[in-house]
Amino acid sequence: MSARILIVSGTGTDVGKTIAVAALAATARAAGLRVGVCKPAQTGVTGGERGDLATVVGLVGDLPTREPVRYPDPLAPETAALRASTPFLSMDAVRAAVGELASDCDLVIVEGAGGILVRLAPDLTIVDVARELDAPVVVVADAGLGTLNHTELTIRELGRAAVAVAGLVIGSWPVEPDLATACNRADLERLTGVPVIGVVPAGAGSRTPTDFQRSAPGWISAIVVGDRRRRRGDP
Ligand SMILES: Nc1ncnc2c1ncn2[C@@H]1O[C@H](COP(=O)(O)OP(=O)(O)OP(=O)(O)O)[C@@H](O)[C@H]1O
Ligand SMILES: C[C@H](N)[C@H](N)CCCCCC(=O)O
Ligand SMILES: [Mg+2]
Repeated sequence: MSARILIVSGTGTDVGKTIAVAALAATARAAGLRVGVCKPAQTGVTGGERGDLATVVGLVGDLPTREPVRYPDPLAPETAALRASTPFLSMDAVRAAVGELASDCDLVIVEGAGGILVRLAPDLTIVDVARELDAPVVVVADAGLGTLNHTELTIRELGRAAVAVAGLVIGSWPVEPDLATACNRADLERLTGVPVIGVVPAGAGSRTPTDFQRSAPGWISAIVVGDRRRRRGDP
């Protein structure tokens, strides 16, 4: 597998992971990279309903995707699987899905469910997936009051698990930041020692695809998606 793999997790659910995945994918595509996206376990949708991958494709345009399992209840995947009496996600299924995408892509982005310790299956978290795939984690964080604690806990646990962190992305930056939000921009980096490599503006998910794709490279550092041209120091 020669593709680069990026795991996108976060400090919890509803912090803007899916919109951050779309912004990362759009940034990578703007740099000329072929991108695939995997959502190993999608919960809260049934049959033909739109999951996170549909949101990403809606913003970024058609790209290869894989979703090994989905469960109807809007819960952690392990609990949702138990309630649906359907099989749990396995690491083999994640590896196969990512491998399929990697065969045709330069970058494969994998979105977890909720925060880093949420059970994708009884013995499987996104931390295990990152370790198994030897891939760094982008941590999406909330902008406002409370994020310092959640983000430090997340970064500490990733460090304890010896998983590399690619950077922090602030999932939804308000038009008018309050005092806590304004202070958090610098404090997140100072307290975690991890750079903020992306700041996604609030409302980004509601933009037109054209606007989203044009704007995303301004929100995300090109380095994190592996923009080879910029890595070589080209303008
Ligand atoms: N920057 C943003 N602009 C517009 N809407 C946003 C933004 N960030 C998040 N949202 C909205 O907030 C909600 C939660 O975001 P999102 O679905 O990305 O959460 P998540 O972190 O991916 O959670 P999950 O664990 O369910 O995957 C969604 O309704 C999404 O549309
Ligand atoms: C349904 C939701 N949108 C997510 N996909 C699942 C979030 C699980 C969070 C579990 C928890 O941390 O308490
Ligand atoms: Mg999501």
